[in-house]
Amino acid sequence: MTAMKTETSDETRLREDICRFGRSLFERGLTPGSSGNISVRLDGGGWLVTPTNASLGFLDPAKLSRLDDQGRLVSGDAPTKEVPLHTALYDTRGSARAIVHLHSTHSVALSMLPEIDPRAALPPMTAYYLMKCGATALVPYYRPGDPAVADAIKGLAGNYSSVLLANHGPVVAGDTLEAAVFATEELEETAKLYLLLRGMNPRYLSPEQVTDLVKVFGVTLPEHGHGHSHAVAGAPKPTDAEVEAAAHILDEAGRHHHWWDKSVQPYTDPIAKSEFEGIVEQMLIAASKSRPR
Ligand SMILES: O=C(CO)COP(=O)(O)O
Repeated sequence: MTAMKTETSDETRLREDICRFGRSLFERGLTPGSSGNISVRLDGGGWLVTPTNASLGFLDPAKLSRLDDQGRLVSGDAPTKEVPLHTALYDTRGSARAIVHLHSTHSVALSMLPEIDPRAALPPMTAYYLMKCGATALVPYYRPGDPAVADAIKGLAGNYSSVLLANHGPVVAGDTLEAAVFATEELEETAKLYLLLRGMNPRYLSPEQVTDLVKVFGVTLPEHGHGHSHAVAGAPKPTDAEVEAAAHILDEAGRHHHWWDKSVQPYTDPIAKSEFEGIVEQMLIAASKSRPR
């Protein structure tokens, strides 16, 4: 067997896996019509991705889009319009080998709720949610295929493998295609649980139970995930009023100097506000940490 042959059979298997998982997701109603897309990185460089306007239920292995390292189409049908979204997640999550994006109902519904914390879109409801997804970030709305979503993904600095696109759907990265699919399913089921229990004052996992899962299963949580915002050792957390006052200054200065373009949501938008304040909070914690004691 030559190395060349092994690569080819890997690619054949991955093509079949994409179609098999796609059909399974579609048949269970997890992404309707021609929504959703899947990509997998190839060991020999480049990646495979589902074509644009294709139903995940009826993919043809031979027609999947084969892209090179630079994202140029090498063979197959024209790729999904969400290539910039997938690229941004691969670029920021070095270990990611596969990405799944769906328009799954409960996750989409969750993304529109006003109380959602953009740095932990779901509370720690179940062990499997934590083990498969860690924490989920929410990014503001961008129209499908808008390359500007890449900046929002890059702003998460690779800290999240699962991300909700507001009014759109989940996008989840995994070390394997199977891992990315399973995590996306776990996210969808947890969003469903959240909606079922909304307003019922359910008991979530306690910080001790979360810590236990982190220890036993090696779950990685971003600094702010699930009440772990105190994880910045030795630095007092600024108050909400301090964060808001500082955020106002930065927002005004940024707009005055045109640091961000006009399409950036105003600071007062609920999602953008929380995201913006998260950054400002980090700045204040960093400033406080560097103060001589
Ligand atoms: O899910 C989708 C857009 O977000 C589907 O787009 P594509 O048909 O281009 O893959």
